[in-house]
Amino acid sequence: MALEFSEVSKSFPTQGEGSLLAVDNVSFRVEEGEFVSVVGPSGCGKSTILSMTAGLYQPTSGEVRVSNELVTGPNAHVGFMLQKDLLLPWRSIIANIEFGLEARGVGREERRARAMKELEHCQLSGFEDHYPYQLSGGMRQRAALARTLAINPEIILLDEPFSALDAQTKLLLQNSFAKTIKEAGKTTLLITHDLSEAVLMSDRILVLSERPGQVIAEIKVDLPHRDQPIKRRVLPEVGEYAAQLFKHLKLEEKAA
Ligand SMILES: Nc1ncnc2c1ncn2[C@@H]1O[C@H](COP(=O)(O)OP(=O)(O)OP(=O)(O)O)[C@@H](O)[C@H]1O
Repeated sequence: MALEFSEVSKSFPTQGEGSLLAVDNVSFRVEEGEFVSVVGPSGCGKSTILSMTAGLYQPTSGEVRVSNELVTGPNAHVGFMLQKDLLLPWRSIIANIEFGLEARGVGREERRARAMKELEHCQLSGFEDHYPYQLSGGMRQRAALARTLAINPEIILLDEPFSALDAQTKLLLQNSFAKTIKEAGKTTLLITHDLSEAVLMSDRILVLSERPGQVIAEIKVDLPHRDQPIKRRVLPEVGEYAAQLFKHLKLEEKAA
């Protein structure tokens, strides 16, 4: 099992005596190589679930396991990528990709070789000596993915990596990420507000309730082309899956 949440709850202390329950008794499993998206209303605990997977927060109760090991703190099993690419502006792209390896004490030659391989996987060959400001938003996100993959994590956590991009760049980047991740065989957890993105990229979608977040539905996306969202996009069933999500999230009622 790549990832397992068992009856996980998380509350945060609030000012004064009380506490705020963000995640309520959440259980789910993610198989090795599976791509799972988490959708749900704003503030329902999606990022908290990612942070607990990365070991940045500890559950208040319940257990999180990555590769069958209890997560007790930040660890090398997990690679985290955010909406903002967080590339270091003073480092070239290749030096940015090498950053995590450097921090882990990997030697110079191996570092460069692994970084060059990921640069290629993320379709950035020829840009190794460029600086982040010289790249487009989409390219920067690909560089950030290369940096995440370079440390060879068992699980990749993506927190809305496409949300700041225009529609066309987004589609191309979703495609590029999907292909790279499938080829690398990485288990992936994606947080997104974009319901069609969830359908286009996932094997399975977890739908969370309003805060405190509980899993209210698990939808298996039984469609081909997980590695090519651009191809999946034209399948008629995509709309049906999106409508299912819409219904679970009660979006029509909320709009009325
Ligand atoms: N470190 C923290 N301290 C206190 N409260 C927190 C902390 N982190 C998150 N929360 C609270 O927990 C709840 C869930 O937050 P979280 O960021 O996980 O939601 P989300 O579903 O990712 O939201 P969004 O979709 O808006 O990004 C929110 O009410 C938030 O204010």
